Formats: sequence, C-alpha cells, structure tokens
Amino acid sequence: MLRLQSIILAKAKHLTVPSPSSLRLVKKRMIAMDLMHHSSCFLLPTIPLQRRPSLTYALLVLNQNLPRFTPLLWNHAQLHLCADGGANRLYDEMPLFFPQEDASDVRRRYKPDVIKGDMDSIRREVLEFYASLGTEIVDKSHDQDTTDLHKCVTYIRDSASGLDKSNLCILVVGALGGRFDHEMGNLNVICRFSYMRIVLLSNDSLIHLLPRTYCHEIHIQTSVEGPHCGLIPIGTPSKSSTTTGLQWDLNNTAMEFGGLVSTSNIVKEEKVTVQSDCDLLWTISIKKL
Ligand SMILES: Nc1ncnc2c1ncn2[C@@H]1O[C@H](COP(=O)(O)OP(=O)(O)OP(=O)(O)O)[C@@H](O)[C@H]1O
Ligand SMILES: Cc1ncc(C[n+]2csc(CCO)c2C)c(N)n1
Repeated sequence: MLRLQSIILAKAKHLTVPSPSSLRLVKKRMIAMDLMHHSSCFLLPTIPLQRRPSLTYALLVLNQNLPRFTPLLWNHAQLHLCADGGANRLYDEMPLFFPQEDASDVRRRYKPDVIKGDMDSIRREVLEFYASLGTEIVDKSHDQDTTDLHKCVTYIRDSASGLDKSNLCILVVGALGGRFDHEMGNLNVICRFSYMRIVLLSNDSLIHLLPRTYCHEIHIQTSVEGPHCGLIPIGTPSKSSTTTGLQWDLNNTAMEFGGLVSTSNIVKEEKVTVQSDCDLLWTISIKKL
C-alpha cells in the first residue's frame, strides 16, 4: 500500500519510483519513531496515578531565587541536590515560605541529600549546617571547566544509588532569570544531556528539550501552565518541524536561529504534538496563582 502510494506520488511528480528497499527503510523509520509523553503534573499538589509514564523526580536547586512552588517539587522528589550556592538559597529562602514556623525547623525538614559544585559560592555556616545534618558534600573545586549544574547532573547520572533511573526526571529550580551567561550555560546542559529528562524552571516558565529521535505528546496542565509557549531550534537549523494543538502550528516548516523561531505561540488544545528533524527547546509559561 505504502509502495503503491509512493509510486503514484512519484509518477505524478515525475520522480524516480522508490525501490522496495528504500521504502522498507522509510517504513522502518516510521515504525521506529517512539512516542515520548510530557506532562508538568509535578506542578500539581498530587500527581495523578494514571499519569504516563510514571516518573521518578530529582530536585536540583541552583543559586537563584527559589520559585514559589519549590516546597511542592521537594515533596514530589526522591532525591534533593544543591549546586554550590544553591544551598544558600535553600537555607535563606525556604523558611520564608513558612513564616509561622521556626526557621531552623524548616531548614532541618528541607535537608539536601547532596551539595556538589566548585564551592566558591556556598557560605561556610551553610556548608557546616547541612554537613552536620548528614548531607553529602562533593567538592569539585579543581574542575573549572564545567558548571555546577553540569556537575550535579553527572552526580545524578553516575553516583545516585538507590534511585530508579529508568524513568528519571530532573527538576531544576532557579535556572532562569538573572545572569545571562548562567542561563545559557543551563540551556547548554539540557542540550548536552539530551538523553536525560531535565526541566528548567522559574516562577514564570519551564523549558525542556524535545529530542528529534521521538514524536512528542505534551499534555498541557491548563490549571498551572500556558497558554504562552515557544519552540526553538537551539543547536542546528531544522529543515522540517510539524506541530498540532498550537495557534500557529508548524507544518513541515523550516526553523533556525537567525531565521524563523516559534516564540509567543499559544497552546490551543490540551494535547500538543511535535515532530522535528532537530532537537527543539519547548517552553511554556507558568500561571500566577
Ligand atoms: N543568575 C543565575 N541565573 C541562572 N542560573 C544561575 C544563576 N546564578 C547561578 N546559577 C546556576 O546555579 C549554579 C550554582 O551557582 P553558583 O553561584 O554557585 O555558581 P558559580 O560557579 O559560583 O558561578 P560563577 O563563578 O560564574 O559566578 C550555576 O552553575 C548555575 O547553573
Ligand atoms: C572556554 C572557557 N570559558 C570559561 C571557562 C570558565 N568556567 C566555565 S565553567 C566554570 C565553573 C563555574 O563554576 C568556569 C570558571 C572555562 N573553563 N573555559
């Protein structure tokens, strides 16, 4: 059937008729393209049981203002890490979410499992406080070629034992806003570790990568996210990207940095689908309460 359609199409377009072997390759590629589901259900107070796939979360705290939903993410996560100065944020800002409570009670409740980085930003009192509670401290001050976020992602990938890594999603708070070189470094990390699920979060938006090796179904949590969204080819130009569920859908459209990129788009349906020949950044706004 596929061969017949292609022959008719090729004849109509005066093209060479595709050989059965090249068609087998096309068919194989079509079958091999797995579906990847995405859902920001970690922003909901309780994660629905029927959510697909069922993910394990790790929370990574960077050195930027903590988003207001950090305690919620903390509760969903099974592993908690701070990247160097991220520990100062946890120490200083977590108690502000619980003004009725004693600050040191809050700090003890939200104890990170690991602090890793080059340790040039964490304050001594903060380091000593968490070390005394049993937090693992990984000092990588000799490595001045990778960012603290990078160092923490490799810790989760290589060292975090007792964590189900088959369906792991790393939620990174404090990743956006502030210094632009840091923001770009953080985006670079999600491109570099494109085989891992990593979500960069701030109070206003979230970003993750859509690897080109999958078809993507993004299930929009309309109570907490949208409608503003974007799809950006960050590394290489895309010859063809196709979407459904957006106000300005892409239809086999070419995109490139310096040419067309899809920003200020609007989500129109609860399910958005994306397929591209390139890795794309997906970003969506987070609703104010
Ligand atoms: N303003 C910011 N915006 C976005 N991300 C940030 C910002 N500041 C820090 N980060 C993230 O938090 C991590 C830890 O921050 P920290 O301040 O400890 O880094 P650092 O290594 O001291 O950086 P630098 O030496 O460049 O100031 C960084 O690796 C980066 O990923
Ligand atoms: C080409 C190049 N540019 C910048 C740095 C500096 N740098 C990059 S990551 C990092 C650690 C930050 O915690 C530092 C200092 C480098 N090494 N190589």
